[in-house]
Amino acid sequence: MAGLSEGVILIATKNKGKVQEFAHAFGKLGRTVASLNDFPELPDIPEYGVTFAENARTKAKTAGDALGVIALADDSGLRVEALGGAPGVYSARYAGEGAADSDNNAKLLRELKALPQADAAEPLPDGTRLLSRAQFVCALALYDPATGRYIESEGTVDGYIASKPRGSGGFGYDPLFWLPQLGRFMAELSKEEKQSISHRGAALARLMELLG
Ligand SMILES: O=P(O)(O)OP(=O)(O)OP(=O)(O)OC[C@H]1O[C@@H](n2cnc3c(O)ncnc32)[C@H](O)[C@@H]1O
Ligand SMILES: [Mg+2]
Repeated sequence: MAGLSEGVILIATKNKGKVQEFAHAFGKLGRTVASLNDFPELPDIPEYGVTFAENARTKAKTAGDALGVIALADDSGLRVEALGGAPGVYSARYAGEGAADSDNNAKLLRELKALPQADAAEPLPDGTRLLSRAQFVCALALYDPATGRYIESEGTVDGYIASKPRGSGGFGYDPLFWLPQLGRFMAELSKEEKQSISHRGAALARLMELLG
C-alpha cells in the first residue's frame, strides 16, 4: 500500500470538489493534502449515519485506522426547507446510488417545481425564481488512530434554491444555491470567496479554533 509523506494531511473523501477546497484552504497554511483517491485499494466507506457528524466520524476513523495516520473527514449536504429538510444526509445519493451531481440537481428542481406552494422570495431581476430556503451543512471530524479521539466541528450557510442554475465553479448543488447576502450563486464564487462564506469554510475555521 502506498504510504503518506510526512506532513501531508489525509482528507478521508473521494469527492474531488471537496479535495480541491481543502487543498486551497491548507495550501494557504503551507500544507498539502492527500485523499482516498490516492488509495484506490481501500474499500468504499458505507455511510449509514442519520447525522452528518456520525458519518464524518465513521469516514475519519475507517480511513485513519486503515492507513495509520490522522484523518480529516467531511460529511455534508443540503437541507431544503420546502422538502422538510431533504435531501440532508442523502444529498450525494438523492437521485440514487452513484448519482452524478447533474442527476441530483435535476431531481431537486423536479421535486421543488412539483410542489404547490408559493416561491420563498421575489424572483431575481432576470426572472429566475427562488423556490425554497435552503441550508448547506458541513460536519468535520479529525481522528487520531494513536489515541482513538476525535475533534469535531460543524458549519452552515443559508440561502435559496433557484429555479435555474448559474456559475461554473464549486461542485454539487452549488449552481442552484443563491446567496442573498452576496446576490450571487455559490458556483459563481472563487475558491477563496467560497471558503469565506461556505459551510465548509465555517466548519474548518471552527476546527482550527479548537486546535488552537
Ligand atoms: O463521502 P465523500 O467521499 O466525502 O464524498 P461525497 O460526495 O459522497 O460526500 P458526502 O457523502 O458528504 O455527500 C455530500 C453531498 O452534498 C453535496 N455538497 C456537499 N458540500 C457541497 C458544496 O460545498 N457545494 C455543493 N454541494 C455540496 C454534494 O452533492 C455531495 O455529493
Ligand atoms: Mg459520501
